[in-house]
Amino acid sequence: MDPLWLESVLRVGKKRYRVILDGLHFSWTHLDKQNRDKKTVSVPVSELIRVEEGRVKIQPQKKVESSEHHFTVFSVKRGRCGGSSAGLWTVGRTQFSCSSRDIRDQWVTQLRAALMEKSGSRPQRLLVFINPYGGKKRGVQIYRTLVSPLLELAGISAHVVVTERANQARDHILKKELTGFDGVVCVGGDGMFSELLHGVIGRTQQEAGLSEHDPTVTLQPCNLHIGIIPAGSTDCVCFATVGVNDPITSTLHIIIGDSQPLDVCSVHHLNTLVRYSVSLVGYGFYGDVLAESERHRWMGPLRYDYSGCMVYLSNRSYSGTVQFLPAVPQFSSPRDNTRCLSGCQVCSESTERLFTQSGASSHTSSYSTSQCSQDGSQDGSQLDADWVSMEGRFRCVSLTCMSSSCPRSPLGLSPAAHLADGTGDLILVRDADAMGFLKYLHRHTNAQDQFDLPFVQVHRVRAVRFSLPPGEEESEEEEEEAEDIGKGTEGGEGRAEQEGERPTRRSVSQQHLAERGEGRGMGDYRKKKKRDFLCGPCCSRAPSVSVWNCDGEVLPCTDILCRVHGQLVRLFARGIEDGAGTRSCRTGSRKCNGRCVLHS
Ligand SMILES: Nc1ncnc2c1ncn2[C@@H]1O[C@H](COP(=O)(O)OP(=O)(O)OP(=O)(O)O)[C@@H](O)[C@H]1O
Repeated sequence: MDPLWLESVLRVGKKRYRVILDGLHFSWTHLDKQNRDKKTVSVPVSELIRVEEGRVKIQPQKKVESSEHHFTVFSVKRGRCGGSSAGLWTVGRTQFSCSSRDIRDQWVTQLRAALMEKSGSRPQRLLVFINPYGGKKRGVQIYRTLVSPLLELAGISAHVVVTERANQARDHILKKELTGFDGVVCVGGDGMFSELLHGVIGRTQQEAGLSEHDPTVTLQPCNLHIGIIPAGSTDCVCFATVGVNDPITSTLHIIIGDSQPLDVCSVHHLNTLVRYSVSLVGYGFYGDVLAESERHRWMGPLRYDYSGCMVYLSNRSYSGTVQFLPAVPQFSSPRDNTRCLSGCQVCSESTERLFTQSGASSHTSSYSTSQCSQDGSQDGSQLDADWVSMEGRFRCVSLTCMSSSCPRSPLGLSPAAHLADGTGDLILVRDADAMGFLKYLHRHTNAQDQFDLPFVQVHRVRAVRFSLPPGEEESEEEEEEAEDIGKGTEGGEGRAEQEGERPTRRSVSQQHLAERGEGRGMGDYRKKKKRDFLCGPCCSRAPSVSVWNCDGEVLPCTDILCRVHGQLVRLFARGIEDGAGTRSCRTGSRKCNGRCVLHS
């Protein structure tokens, strides 16, 4: 028999339960007067949080009522599948009453032993960065009232840094001692997550002696996990990896040490790393909306709707050449109607493939001809894979490494994209009439297939290059204007940081490059820096060049090379659970897979 096996009849309140601990689950089944089984509650051992002697309460304050016959179990409790709380996790607290102290002690010892077995995969010490200005400026309050008490309950210690400037979290991770930390956590939005992402990847490559700028290098996967406590105005990465934006749910994923690998796209310009992205690298519509929204920050979150309308009305399309390296079609396709859910088979099968050969060499051959091998591994030294080239006018060119689902678009930009299969989905929306493009945009908000339109193409890819057509350059007038702006901007930016003001997304991106001493490509950016993207629907002279939106940052260059790095980082998450959305889940349902805590 399993050494952790234990079975007794105990009481919860006045009712009798058959309580069983086996190697994998702790469950209790209500017994009726004839000892027949009624309702069962089953908690995976991996989702137990704490076991205490006596009757314990933690809310509103911790209160322990010592009793020789009682013990209290804290565990993850899921919201009902299909209900309004689907996908949300809370802390379940159950007080068991035993017939003797011996039995109580036996239960406490066995449950704690079961918890100890899981402790190796759980964090003990975390480094937490709180952006006090993110979203509704409630980061500090969210941490103090919702996150910290749960970490304390789980016995996790945290070193907390409330940031005083942009990029402080990134710099801290890049430069300070991190020994003893099992993970870094941000309390903020996608911008804060991006800081942690750049810090963790940069630090790992520094330690491995690899150059992040060289697009041919196979980057070292990062061991330090990243946790996201959503507290921003955009929390897309959290939503796409957890399924909900809820600080308690995210904290519980951290506590139980969930681990979700994530593909990351590196964006390069002239052999210089510009940024990393996990969700959207978008040119045309999405770039214009971001650039426009930056000019209207004073509107708050409303600026995105306003800018979206204005950019749509301006009816723009842009010329360019898109080249891409297709992924292996046998493994998956962006139109195979699958969803990347928790425990995704495509992603787990990719793990072996991605890392089989990548360890052998940290360099690929020339990226101009080859990047990744055709079998999907990340080492591309064996084969000159073929780039596919497409030219024309595009409403938008988007590359996403995940579905990029969010509350407004529950299935996301590319519903069948995977979090960790080493590929991205390239979506090309050709020039279409205004009604057609509106139909495309609207389909993101419902279950209709946005790719089933004649002017839309989607490709599963490993790398993408974009270049402007020859001669498609900005006018001298714009360049002169840009140089003035370039001079003025640098001073302005410095001031914003010194005074602790919140810099715009653009300034953070420019600073990121500048701090790395990468002058190349900056000219481009300055040219575009303050161009008015929109002067109204009746605009007489539309710009011929758009900008790239990279996870909410305007990029400082137009010609770029993007490479997808499979499973480069790990998050404290597990992907979206099946049934967490709209589907209802009943006892014994195969969809449920025994993961629901409350079987009815
Ligand atoms: N103390 C600080 N002062 C100013 N800026 C900061 C500070 N801490 C972090 N930042 C920057 O603020 C930016 C936005 O932060 P975050 O993503 O947490 O909030 P958000 O509300 O989602 O952002 P946005 O309104 O831009 O969508 C980040 O890019 C980060 O670099």
